[in-house]
Amino acid sequence: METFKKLKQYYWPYKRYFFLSLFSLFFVVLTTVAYPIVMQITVDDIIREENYGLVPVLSLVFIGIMIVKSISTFFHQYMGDYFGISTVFNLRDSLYKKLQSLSFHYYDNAKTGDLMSRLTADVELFRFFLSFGFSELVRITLLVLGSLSVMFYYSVPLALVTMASMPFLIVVVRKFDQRVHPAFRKIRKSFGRLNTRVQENVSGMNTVKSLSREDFEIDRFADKGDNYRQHYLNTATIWSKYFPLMEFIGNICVVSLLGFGGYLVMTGAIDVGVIVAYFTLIWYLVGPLMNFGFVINNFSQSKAAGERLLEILESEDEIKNASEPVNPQGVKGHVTFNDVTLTYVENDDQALKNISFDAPPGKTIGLIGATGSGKTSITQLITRFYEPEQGELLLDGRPIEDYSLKEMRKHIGFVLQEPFLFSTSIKDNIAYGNPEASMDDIIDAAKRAQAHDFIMAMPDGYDTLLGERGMGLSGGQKQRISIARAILINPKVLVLDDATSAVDMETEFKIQKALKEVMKGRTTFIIAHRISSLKHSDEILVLEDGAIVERGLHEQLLNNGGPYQRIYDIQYQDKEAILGENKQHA
Ligand SMILES: Nc1ncnc2c1ncn2[C@@H]1O[C@H](COP(=O)(O)OP(=O)(O)OP(=O)(O)O)[C@@H](O)[C@H]1O
Repeated sequence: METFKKLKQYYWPYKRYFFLSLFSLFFVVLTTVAYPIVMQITVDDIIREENYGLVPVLSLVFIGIMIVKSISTFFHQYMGDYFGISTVFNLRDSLYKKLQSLSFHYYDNAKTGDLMSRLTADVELFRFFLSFGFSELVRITLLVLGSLSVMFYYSVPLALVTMASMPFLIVVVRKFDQRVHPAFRKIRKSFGRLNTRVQENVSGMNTVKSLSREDFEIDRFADKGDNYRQHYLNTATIWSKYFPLMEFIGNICVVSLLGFGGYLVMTGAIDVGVIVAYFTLIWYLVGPLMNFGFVINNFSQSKAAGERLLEILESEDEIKNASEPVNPQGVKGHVTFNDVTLTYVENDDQALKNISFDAPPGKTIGLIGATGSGKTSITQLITRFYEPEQGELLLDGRPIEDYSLKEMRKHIGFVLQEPFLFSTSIKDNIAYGNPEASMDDIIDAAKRAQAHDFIMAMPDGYDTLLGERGMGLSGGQKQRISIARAILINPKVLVLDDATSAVDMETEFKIQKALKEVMKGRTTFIIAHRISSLKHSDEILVLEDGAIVERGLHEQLLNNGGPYQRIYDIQYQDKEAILGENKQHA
């Protein structure tokens, strides 16, 4: 119940619809139970008494009851669904908002598939219980109580005898539930695995095809498909075994009714119409009992789903806005690190150790070092994607925590090695960080990013729709779109993450030209593996295991006898070797 209490703020605003639905349900049950009573009156007071003059009256009463039943069923269903759907709309919105505010730390540990299933399947399970499960529980209770009251009212002995086999039914239903729930859980798990296979296959289609693993993938999928089929068949077996058994027990009740009821009619203890009414009333008990397990299961599932949703909603936003955030408008982009240390995972090794540097506005800082040396970590601290463990990080001389998080991030642009493009038009992708930009601004940014020509060569120009993750564009083209995106937000600080590592010479030349354009007047951090990409920097920081081991200008570092010179020598020797080979071929 704790879970439902915690989620109250999402469904309580719609309580009116819930109570209206329950109110209508009361009439649904009342008219349902009235049906066998009408049958009894028809048999005993009209047919047996040959009171045929009452037929039109009773018919009208019956029609009246059915009209009330139809109207109340409509309201019961509509209001119930309205309640569930509105709650879930509210809930999904809050979950999505929460996901936007959660820190990178959260996403480091989260799994995409799991988050997706929480936002879809778990939310749906919760809705199903609110819309249907709870009122079904109430309906079952009311119907059983109502039917039992009518049965006992007609004849206590007949009610007792007819229900003598009900305990068996309860035992069978319990057994059925115990077997069918684990079987259902297995089906859902198996379906999850099947989905993961499809998702991974589609996402990794490049790898599959390039390594010619199609047959292997087909076999793997067939395996998962077969597993799913097997679980479904097992469940079908359980259903097919238990349902006839449940119906059989229901029919034993009918046999008892006919035997003992017939005897009571013969002795004159009851009228024959009572037996007719009992015929329907019995199934009003058997049906709900068979359903009861399903509803209880739905309740426990929705409780579990609610818990999974609460896990997201109650996660701490580790990186918070200052209580009185400063608007960074007018910042010049002066970045300072004072003795900064970063640890990603508690008790793990430090990813950054005592990092200090000063990047005055408009200057360029080059970051170089082996993989895992901490280059990206430095840039992720500038945007406050993570918080340092110790030390001070200043933007224009002020701690970055003082600034409004959202506004501050607008002043920092990223050009990543693998830029993420959305499956919308090229125009929208360029304007993603600045949706108010005019078409002229977009075209201007694209021209400066050397992207205008290839965009215009596309069939729909700037309106060309991109596939998922920018499918249909080459790596170099994606990068230039991302450079145009950065130009358009006009940031004061720019991070270029190995922007030219995976392109050919001609594209590199174009990208370098575009980068020069975007770097003008901005403090720039260049992360690179190749010395050629950062040798013009105003300061180069050489990183090793999270610490700065060397710093200075290219020319100074070249003759320092340190790691920078080693990197240079290796890259230079490679170049020499290639040039030498080329000469030989010539
Ligand atoms: N989100 C994270 N959670 C835990 N550890 C991390 C995380 N990101 C990076 N690390 C660790 O921090 C260290 C520095 O990583 P970082 O990505 O900054 O290196 P890098 O120099 O940018 O490497 P590369 O050149 O391969 O991009 C590595 O040991 C890495 O495993």
